[in-house]
Amino acid sequence: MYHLLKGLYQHLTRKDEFSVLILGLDGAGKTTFLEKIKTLFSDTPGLAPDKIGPTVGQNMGKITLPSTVLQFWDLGGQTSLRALWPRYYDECHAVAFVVDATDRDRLHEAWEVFDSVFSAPQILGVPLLLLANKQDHPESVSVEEIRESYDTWAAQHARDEAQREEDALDANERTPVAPQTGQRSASLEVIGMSAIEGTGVRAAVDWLFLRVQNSRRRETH
Ligand SMILES: Nc1nc2c(ncn2[C@@H]2O[C@H](COP(=O)(O)OP(=O)(O)OP(=O)(O)O)[C@@H](O)[C@H]2O)c(=O)[nH]1
Ligand SMILES: [Mg+2]
Repeated sequence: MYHLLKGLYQHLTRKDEFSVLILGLDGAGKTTFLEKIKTLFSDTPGLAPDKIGPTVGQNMGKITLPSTVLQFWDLGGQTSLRALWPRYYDECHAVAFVVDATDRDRLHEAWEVFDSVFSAPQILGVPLLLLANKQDHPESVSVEEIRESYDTWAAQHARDEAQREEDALDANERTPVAPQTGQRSASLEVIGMSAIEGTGVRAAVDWLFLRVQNSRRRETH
């Protein structure tokens, strides 16, 4: 009887666990975001922004929400460390991609890296959230401008890809190209955030929480 009740209790109180990857260029604010999540959603406050240095490797943070545990993986964004990201793709249920909205000069680099995540086969069907960070800064680009910048980049990228395909194919063998980037970018969610001040952080976690529940990868649990 005890085992039966214990089993029933465990079943009723069971929490699904989901992994969320936090990606983005170095200096985008990924670790600051993770530490703010810890402060807002757990009993142990995260590190203060002035105690955070560049990430060489990974940071992890776990938060408990109704019937769900979200496990966040914050990976180093420096060029040499990005090659490690795909090792995490198979296990993740959602991706939060952080962009430094104050750094206009690096937006194209951010889109190139974002696109490489976007088009990884393991990420297909995984909820992807774009976070326009550092909105507290007077120089920051607005959410609308970030979206526009990405859409412009993605459209150009799709045209370049189509042109490359056309150049490579013999005229008789041409098939229409359907660039994945363009298709997915139409439904891309962008949230403005200040990881330092905390604005937008709850909205980001709420979005991820809702989306992982419906994620295709849920079935693999
Ligand atoms: N103004 C402002 N600065 C921020 C914000 N978030 C992060 N920063 C600053 O941006 C710098 C980089 O932040 P990190 O969180 O270390 O960036 P990261 O993406 O983890 O960088 P890597 O670990 O190198 O990949 C730090 O000086 C932060 O204080 C924000 O919301 N607003
Ligand atoms: Mg970091």
